Amino acid sequence: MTLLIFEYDPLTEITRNQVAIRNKIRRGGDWGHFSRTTDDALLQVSITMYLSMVNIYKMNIYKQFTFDAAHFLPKVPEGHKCRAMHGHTYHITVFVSGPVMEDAGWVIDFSEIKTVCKPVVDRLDHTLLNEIPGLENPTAENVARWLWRQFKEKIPGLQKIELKETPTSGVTYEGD
Ligand SMILES: Nc1nc2c(c(=O)[nH]1)N=C([C@H](O)[C@H](O)COP(=O)(O)OP(=O)(O)OP(=O)(O)O)CN2
Repeated sequence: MTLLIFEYDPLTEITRNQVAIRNKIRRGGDWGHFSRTTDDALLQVSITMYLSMVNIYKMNIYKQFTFDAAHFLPKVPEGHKCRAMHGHTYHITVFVSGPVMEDAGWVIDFSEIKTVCKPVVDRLDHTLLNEIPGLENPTAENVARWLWRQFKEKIPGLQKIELKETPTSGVTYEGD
């Protein structure tokens, strides 16, 4: 039952219905092609009640990691500052999305995320990233994709990775 519900994605559907209903109310009159609005509203109410009864609202949780590494960008033009080797303290945020399991009261144990991610992050810590297979051109984008590929199979519900190279520069990635 739960699986069916998430294939249908009722939360998205509810939002869509709410927007349609709100737009309709704003416009006033002419219900025209919103002849199904009453059905939609009833559907919305019943899905909301069902979800609150079985407590399976989706939530997004996250776990953060940091590592320090050196890198240089071999493909930038001569004279670009990032052609020279330099270092960053990288900040990674791993987002996981899913229903809150009724018994446990959580989406997934934070420590399960850590069990998967920490060894991968440790492989990068205090290295020259360019020497890691797959990271020969370690832009933030390529590091984020590399991390995604390490985590994807092992973290059900992996939703997004954020990787910050500096306090002002970073990337978010939601998979291929
Ligand atoms: N799209 C990308 N652009 C740049 C990358 C990257 O990975 N992807 N990387 C760099 C450099 O590694 C650089 O160290 C970080 O860039 P930048 O934001 O310019 O760093 P600053 O410390 O100079 O930032 P300020 O906060 O603006 O001082 C370059 N570009």
